[in-house]
Amino acid sequence: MATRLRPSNKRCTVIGGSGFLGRHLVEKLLERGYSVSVFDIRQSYELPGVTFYQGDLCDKRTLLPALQDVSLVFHCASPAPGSDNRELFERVNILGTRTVIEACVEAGVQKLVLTSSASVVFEGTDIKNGREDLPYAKKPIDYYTQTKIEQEKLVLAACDTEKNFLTVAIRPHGIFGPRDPQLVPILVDTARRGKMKFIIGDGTNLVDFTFVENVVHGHILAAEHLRPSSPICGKPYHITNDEPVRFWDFMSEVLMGLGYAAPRYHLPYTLVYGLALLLWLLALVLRPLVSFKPTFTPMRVALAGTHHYYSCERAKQDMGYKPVIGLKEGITLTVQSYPHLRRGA
Ligand SMILES: NC(=O)C1=CN([C@@H]2O[C@H](COP(=O)(O)OP(=O)(O)OC[C@H]3O[C@@H](n4cnc5c(N)ncnc54)[C@H](OP(=O)(O)O)[C@@H]3O)[C@@H](O)[C@H]2O)C=CC1
Ligand SMILES: CC(C)=CCC[C@@H](C)[C@H]1CC[C@H]2C3=C(CC[C@]12C)[C@@]1(C)CCC(=O)C[C@@H]1CC3
Repeated sequence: MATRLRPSNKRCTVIGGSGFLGRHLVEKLLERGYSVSVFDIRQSYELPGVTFYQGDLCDKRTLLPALQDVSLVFHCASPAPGSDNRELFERVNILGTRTVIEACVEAGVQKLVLTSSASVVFEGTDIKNGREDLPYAKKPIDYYTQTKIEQEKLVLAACDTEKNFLTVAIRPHGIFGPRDPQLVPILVDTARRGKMKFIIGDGTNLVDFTFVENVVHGHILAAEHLRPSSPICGKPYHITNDEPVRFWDFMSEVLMGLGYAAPRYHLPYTLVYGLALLLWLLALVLRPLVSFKPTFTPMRVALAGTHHYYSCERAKQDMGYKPVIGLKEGITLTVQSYPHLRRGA
């Protein structure tokens, strides 16, 4: 019988390691001397020292080989939030996360760090300095959020100090940075189509945007603090830049950094939200005949027009979290990393 290697506490697997956050996490883990495996539905890059396993996390048989002799697993895979595919979200985020937990336990993994989201408590109305004890959203704004709630509950409930299987959930908000496939590309696409002229509401709503390296830092701190006696076991933690900013100031800075004009004209929030709701209903009714994806979905309008920022006091206290890159520097690094999205490029 083959002898099983004793998992070293510096051997880890990143599920979703080909994605935006996952790849940044992999790079930092390597820098910190971890040996890293990636499990993802696609392989988007190659890096010396990283072993890739390709497969669907819902399939335990393909997942298990990626977890052998590993003591720590990061789970940051999810379908893109922009999708409207309820079945996909339920399959990957709920059933798939159950499979991840079972596979971890079966493979003898000791620590599981989940990338959750601060949006699990967001219902489309203001949140100011929200703490982790806010209740989960009763009416989540979309299937993504609905299934992220279930996913977080599953992972936290699986924490079992007696069995030495420890879990923690990191709740980032508005991740941005080099190689992000969402925020800057959506913003630039909207600007190039001439639709970034308007500010929804009075433009004073404060939001958290979190530079990707801070999110990575929060994940690694959580992994390194996860011990049977630690207060972080089975708990969620907000990880942000801890510098709430006006949503429209942030958008304007990124746009102007890339050579586009900042939005100037104000539109009333309720009017835009109402129109977005109508468009969404229309798209739903017409779906069997024509398929169109409105830019202004109710979810996006709510994100752009309300306050949603969170306290990271708990992360500071329990694991000594402090952002490593400030917002201004994060924006500069991000803008510099998108030369191909500059105006006229
Ligand atoms: N970006 C943000 O602002 C925020 C993100 N989060 C969370 O952070 C995590 C990472 O997000 P981000 O890096 O932006 O997302 P990405 O889409 O860039 O990365 C997710 C990765 O998971 C892969 N994946 C999807 N489904 C499966 C599957 N069934 N099996 C294996 N791999 C799969 C994706 O592949 P493919 O691309 O082919 O689908 C992708 O490579 C997610 O859990 C997200 O919910 C939380 C808060 C904010
Ligand atoms: C803080 C947070 C949760 C950010 C998440 C990222 C995305 C949800 C945003 C990235 C670009 C944003 C954007 C809009 C809404 C929210 C985003 C998609 C608009 C569609 C809002 C309405 C507009 O006037 C255009 C905006 C383009 C960019």
